[in-house]
Amino acid sequence: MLRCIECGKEYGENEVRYRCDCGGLLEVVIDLGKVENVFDGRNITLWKYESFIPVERRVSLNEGGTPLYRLENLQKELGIVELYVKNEGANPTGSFKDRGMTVGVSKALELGMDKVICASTGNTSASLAAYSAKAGIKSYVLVPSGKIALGKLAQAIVYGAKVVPVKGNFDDALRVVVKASRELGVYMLNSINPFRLEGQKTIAFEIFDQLGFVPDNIILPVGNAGNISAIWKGFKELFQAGFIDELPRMIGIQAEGASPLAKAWKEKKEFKPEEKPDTVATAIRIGNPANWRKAWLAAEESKGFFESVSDEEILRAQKLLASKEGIFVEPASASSLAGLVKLKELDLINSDESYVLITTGHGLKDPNIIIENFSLSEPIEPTLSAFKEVL
Ligand SMILES: Cc1ncc(COP(=O)(O)O)c(C=O)c1O
Ligand SMILES: N[C@@H](CCOP(=O)(O)O)C(=O)O
Repeated sequence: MLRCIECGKEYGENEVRYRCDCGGLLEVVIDLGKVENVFDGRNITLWKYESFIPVERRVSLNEGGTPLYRLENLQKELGIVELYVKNEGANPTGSFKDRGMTVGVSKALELGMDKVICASTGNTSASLAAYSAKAGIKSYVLVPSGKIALGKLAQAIVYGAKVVPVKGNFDDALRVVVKASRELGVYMLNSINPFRLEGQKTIAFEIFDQLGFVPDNIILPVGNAGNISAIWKGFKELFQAGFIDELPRMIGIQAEGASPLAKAWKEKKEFKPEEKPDTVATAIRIGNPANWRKAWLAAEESKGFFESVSDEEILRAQKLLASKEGIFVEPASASSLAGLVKLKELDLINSDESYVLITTGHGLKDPNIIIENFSLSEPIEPTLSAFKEVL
């Protein structure tokens, strides 16, 4: 069953619908009497948690089962007792979106849809294109012209999506996609589709399964605000099913130039979209997060909060994670570490608690950002003596 988070109105799961008649976001209600306690720390993949996932079909590229690393070096450097990264860049197309798409595209097939669509800053399009290819259906992706990392564009193209650049930002593209899905009968797979979040909530299941306990804090980047909502839903389901007896604090990090949630939260004001979002972290260059209400509730219910970080802080954190821990993530992903560093400097966190950072996308998707800020030395003669000179 689908239920509106605002008015509680219910709809059938086999109705193609993304919002309630009242305009509220919908969520899938899981029968928690039927879920299985499979949390034994072994053989972790997304579909291990199938009893929590509301689809029968399965279009899969073996998503999930991503590594959870203890950041031994950064723990020492930052003075934090227990610090981990859940590296979602290890998914088949290099981002957490694959969790949403394995479920979303499976649902599309169940509903008999043969065309799917999304607006995207890059990762959603790459993932939708790959899963549609696997399912044998047509995908259409609308991307902000000139503002998508090259690796992601290449992915969408090679998997066979119809890629349409839009003169505008992600929010403009999403507006077109919402209308197109309604008027052209194409299934929309952005994260306002509640089935997307059913896949993404498995990040919570894996963290619990891998650690064997619930961490005190989850820190993650926030763009369209689906992932923070999904992970919080996952933890709540574990709690309501009686598998855990504690819940983490959800801390959402936005880029300063695209931070409507962090602004509203910190200034204690009404949420207001950012008209001209801008940041080096193109994946989260989003001014009007479609899931902002779910994300707000996640922060409120979990006693978490939102913070923002500058582009400089993001790029510094990207380098720090790569050079100290050997983990290369794209800029948007690095905002979780940038957020932790900032909160630590501001003395706003408890260093004795446990922290899991979610890194959402692989660094190789956006290599330009690194290359542009680095100059290679002149080539040397192919001799040992020339090499010794540059050492
Ligand atoms: C790499 C990356 N990180 C973070 C985000 C933000 O996730 P969400 O839109 O679910 O808030 C996105 C997409 O928006 C992304 O592509
Ligand atoms: N970063 C996203 C933006 C769209 O988010 P979605 O979760 O609503 O699809 C992207 O990769 O396009």
